[in-house]
Amino acid sequence: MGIVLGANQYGKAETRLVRVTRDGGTHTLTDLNVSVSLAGDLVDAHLSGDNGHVLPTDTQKNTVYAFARRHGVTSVEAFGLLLARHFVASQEPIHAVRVRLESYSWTRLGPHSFQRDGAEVRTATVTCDRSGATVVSGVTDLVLLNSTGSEFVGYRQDGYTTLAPATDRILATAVTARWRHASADGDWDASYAAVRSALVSGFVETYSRSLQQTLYAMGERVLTERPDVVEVRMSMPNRHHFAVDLTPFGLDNPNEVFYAADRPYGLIEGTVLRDDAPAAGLAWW
Ligand SMILES: O=c1[nH]c(=O)c2[nH]c(=O)[nH]c2[nH]1
Repeated sequence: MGIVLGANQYGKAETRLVRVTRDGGTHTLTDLNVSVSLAGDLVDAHLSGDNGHVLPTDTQKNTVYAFARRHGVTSVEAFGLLLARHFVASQEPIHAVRVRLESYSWTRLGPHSFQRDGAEVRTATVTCDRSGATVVSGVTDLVLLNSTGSEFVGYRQDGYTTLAPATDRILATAVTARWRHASADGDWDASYAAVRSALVSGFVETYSRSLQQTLYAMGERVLTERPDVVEVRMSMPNRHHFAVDLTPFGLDNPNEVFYAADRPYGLIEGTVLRDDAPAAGLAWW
């Protein structure tokens, strides 16, 4: 009985690319997940460990970012063709390439503010005992992004700090917010729409020195605009977007090509409430 190598391919999966195109003050956003697979003369790699025909998956990832800068991203189809043809044309041992692309769509909220489509969920928790009922409304996975208007500088440093100050960064988060109503009577749909809109405009309209400051501004805006709400609790992951260093490929990167990291992430949580808010009772149970 002989043993042979069957079909195989390899590549870098799920390269998370965010491309910001700056047309004056108005930005456009492309948000992609790109997976490259190469197949070809790779028997030696598997049987003897000879990597002579193996273009590193790390290189494939770099190519995705460099091509985004060099050629831009018009459509997933065009960008996929560009990449696939490049690997076939430039890598003699590679005979076939598959590029899978996912594009996440965002709705424009302003010149440089966006909301990710399709993720958000409206929530409610109602409690009741013999003394009455409480209502907490909420939203989860309200994904928001500002492509400028955010910095993070002046932070405390110790011997383990390597973070470089950022004077112009992407600020992105998936908002989970819950807000406690003053009473169990209300026009719930109108209230939800107004609170959601206050959270969004708080995010969009705040020049951000930190996500903490933005969180407070969002909660403050809800309480300023909605007398029916007495307390807002928020949990906001800092969805880090790192500008990719393209200098090894002879390219600059004026804050246009970003690696969208999924973990770890900063998690910023806080409560904003009226100083005369009535006791919460069972509300947060
Ligand atoms: O808005 C931020 N708040 C932080 O506390 C923090 N920490 C960090 O590394 N980046 C950021 N950004």
